[in-house]
Amino acid sequence: VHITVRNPRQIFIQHSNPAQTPLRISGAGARFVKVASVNQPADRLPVFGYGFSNPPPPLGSGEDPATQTCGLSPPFCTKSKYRSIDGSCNNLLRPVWGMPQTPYGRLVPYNYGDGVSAWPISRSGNPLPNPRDISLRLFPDRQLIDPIWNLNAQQWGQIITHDMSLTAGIAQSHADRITCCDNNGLLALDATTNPFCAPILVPPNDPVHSPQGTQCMNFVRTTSTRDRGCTPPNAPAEPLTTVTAYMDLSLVYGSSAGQANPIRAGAGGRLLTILRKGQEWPPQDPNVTLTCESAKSPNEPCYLAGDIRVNQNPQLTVLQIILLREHNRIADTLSRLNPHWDDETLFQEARRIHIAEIQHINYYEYLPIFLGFENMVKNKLIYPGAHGYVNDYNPNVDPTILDEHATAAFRHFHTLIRGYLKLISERRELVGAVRMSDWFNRPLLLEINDSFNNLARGLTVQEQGFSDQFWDTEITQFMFKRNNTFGGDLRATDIQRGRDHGLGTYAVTRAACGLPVPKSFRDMQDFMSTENVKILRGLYESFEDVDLVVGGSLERNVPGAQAGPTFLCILTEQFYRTRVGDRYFFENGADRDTAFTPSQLETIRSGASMARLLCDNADGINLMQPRAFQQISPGNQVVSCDDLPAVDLSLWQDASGLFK
Ligand code: HEM
Ligand SMILES: [Ca+2]
Repeated sequence: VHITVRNPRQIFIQHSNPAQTPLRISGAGARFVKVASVNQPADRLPVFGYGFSNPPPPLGSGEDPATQTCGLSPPFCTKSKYRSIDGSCNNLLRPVWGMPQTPYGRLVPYNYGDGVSAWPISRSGNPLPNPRDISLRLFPDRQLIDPIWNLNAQQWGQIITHDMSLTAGIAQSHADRITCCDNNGLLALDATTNPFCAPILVPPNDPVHSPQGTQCMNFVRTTSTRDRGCTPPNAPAEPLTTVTAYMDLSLVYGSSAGQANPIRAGAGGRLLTILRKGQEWPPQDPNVTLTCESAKSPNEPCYLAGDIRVNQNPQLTVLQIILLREHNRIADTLSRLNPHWDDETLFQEARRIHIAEIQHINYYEYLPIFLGFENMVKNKLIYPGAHGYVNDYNPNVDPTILDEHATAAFRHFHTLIRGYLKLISERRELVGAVRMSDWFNRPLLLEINDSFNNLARGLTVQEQGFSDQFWDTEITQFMFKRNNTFGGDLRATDIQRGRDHGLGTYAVTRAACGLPVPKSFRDMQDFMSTENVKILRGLYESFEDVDLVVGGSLERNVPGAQAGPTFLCILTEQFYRTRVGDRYFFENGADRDTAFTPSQLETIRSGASMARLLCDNADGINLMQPRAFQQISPGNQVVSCDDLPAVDLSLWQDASGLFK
């Protein structure tokens, strides 16, 4: 089949057998065409009846969409043992796959109100319900806690997220059209002209929701291919992600040379650190006014790392520092084993081992908690008990982060957040607690007394929130509040962001997942509680208008997993692609030049763990429970760190001259 695109728009083509019927796409808009098919690949068995394959466009000349991306020139690839910093050339045939500054992937077509960039509207043409209103009614605060998993499980999820995607936001100065609040949460002048900033009236005597009687919401719109000037007038604006899609610790190393170079020490393969009170901390961010609250007192620490979100909340920063120190720990060990290696070799070898450890922890320790062990095995996301390589790399699988994943499904786990963070001593006693909203973008906390170690232990002792519709007010009333009484609402932001990205509705996305599609509000009771359906009915004009972000988060959890069927479908699909679409995935041994040796792979499998990571990189932690995403319990007691398995780095000693 040869399709010539004359009027470039996003075209979705479903065809029965992509393997036998090659598609050729050319013409002016070819590079904006994505090809989607809902075929079930032969080697993946559906669990919930879904399974997507996006057969990539054919490779070819300059018109080949796979080698082009809006505003970026296609890189020239040389085969390397090491990943590039920006993810380019991971896929040698489609070198831009997974790179920063490229559009998110999609499972379903854009759902913009005007077809190209405006926020969606209801089927009858009215504005959709106000996101803040939806948040207040459907996602209130009930402190229900998880009986098994600890806050570290929640917090590690944010680390994984920051490795995978980052929505580019338009500078505040360009966002006036959609800014409706001043810094005190009061309605600003332009609010009346913008239906999306409509105030929400809450009972005047309801001090929690609003002391002023009204609430409004600031919202910064996402940057898209349109803002870059490369989307034709009648093609949908594609939101951009700005970090590498691959699970490659871009949050530690950066997603571009410009980010990576300033954080390298330039010797010993190390990343830059600053020594204070005998401990290593990240370097200071020269742009402190942009990234930290400490802008007002510039002498406070404000860290620079591979990801600009590093300072966002204390526990995120704790884990970023753990990861920074782990890199240097590996580099130091390698340098002792191989004194003849130069800075670059030490850096790249340490980075490669570090990424492998984290991929192992993510897939074998973290993801089964949320995606379900059985689900992951059946869908070939993990191979428990495997010895030797798992050669499942597939160059036709696109690792690009799906918008449905980043803007809806994975954000569901904001529900796990706890507003007060416990400080825990080495004897596992409570020695204090901090309120999250006092410490957004203010990493100073970590360097006060023994807070770093106390917070790190707190992660492993405190329970995470239950995966449900209840959200902590620290993030729905007080997010980034600075010196103000009230702050932002993360749930309302998630909902508004879904519309900003033109996500397909809840019902349409269910259909794409091959799940039963509701034909009425009443039908939705099959997947969520009657009370929730009743509230949805009061908010939305039609069941067909319900946002994916909202409907997905209200579904009952699939047994063994911590999300409902729609989000589980999206998460499973994403993490399948993230694994199978990564030529450097740590278990892949198909290519001798990039593979670990069999014994190196075995030591990563047996030695890399969340517990070990904390033990090795927090100097105050000498005791840890073996399963560090799980609360301490009779079957998971703290033990001496020395008794926990470790990665044997001596297997990287260069006795054979293999390493150059
Ligand atoms: C500890 C607290 C956390 C805070 C304060 C927080 C806050 C935020 C904020 C402010 C955004 C950007 C919202 C926007 O403007 O669109 C965001 C995005 C996001 N968050 Fe969180 N978050 C936290 C934890 C988590 C966790 C635990 C997960 C998942 C396990 C998660 C997943 C995501 C995802 C997927 C995005 C979108 C990333 C992208 O831009 O592509 N977050 N979060
Ligand atoms: Ca990445």
